[in-house]
Amino acid sequence: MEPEYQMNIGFVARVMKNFGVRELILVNPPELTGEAYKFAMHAKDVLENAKIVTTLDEALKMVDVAVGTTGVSGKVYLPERTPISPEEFAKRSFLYSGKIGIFFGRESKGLSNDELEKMDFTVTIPTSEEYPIMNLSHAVAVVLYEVYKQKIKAETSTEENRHLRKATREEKDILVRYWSELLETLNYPKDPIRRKYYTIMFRRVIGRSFIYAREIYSLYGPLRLAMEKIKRCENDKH
Ligand SMILES: C[S@@+](CC[C@H](N)C(=O)[O-])C[C@H]1O[C@@H](n2cnc3c(N)ncnc32)[C@H](O)[C@@H]1O
Repeated sequence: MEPEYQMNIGFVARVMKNFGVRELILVNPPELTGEAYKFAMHAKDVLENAKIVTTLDEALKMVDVAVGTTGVSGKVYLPERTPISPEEFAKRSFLYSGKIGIFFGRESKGLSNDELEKMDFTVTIPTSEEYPIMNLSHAVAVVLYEVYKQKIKAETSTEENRHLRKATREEKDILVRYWSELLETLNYPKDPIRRKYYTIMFRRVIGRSFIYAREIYSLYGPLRLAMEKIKRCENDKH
């Protein structure tokens, strides 16, 4: 919102790209000069693609959820300045569908109470009481870092879930079938009724275990290989 310094605009673009965020909306900025591009470093594309609007209302229309940020959470009760932490916000951000716009204020006077009133809620980064107000681009970095951390967490947990998925009944049945085929190939035990009994026991053991899919797949291989080797030996004998 009405950024004043080219250096900060450049730094904001840079941290945005660092944390995988690319849509920058500048409300009534100064004309961008080479200095902003210089500080953006490898995030010049973020600046080139920035949408420029003249009023806060125009920017608000472009998002579904508007989050204000302020370093001044107010010593007296001001509803528009009652904040949540960036971490809390980052955790909640995954509950919303639609576009979330995080609004940062002017270097000189931040966002006014009237502007904060238009936001759905406000985020304040906990800082030292001695000097709570951060540099604009530093504040952007902290908020985006928190969102990025939650994003990684969400991605890793789905990745882990994929690997730690419990084996399905069908996957267990395949393992039992391989086991039974191996016993048949070995002709072990010789008595077919006992062979069947061995297979039932194997099914019970697998059924009782909370075996993961990746574990069951690692058991398929040796059983199949053993079966193939025995068959090959039998053929060589003949
Ligand atoms: C330099 S600050 C503005 C300072 C201004 N004097 C004021 O009173 O708000 C520029 C912007 O950085 C963000 N900011 C700075 N410190 C912050 C903090 N502790 N928590 C959240 N945002 C902060 C806000 O968006 C703020 O409008």
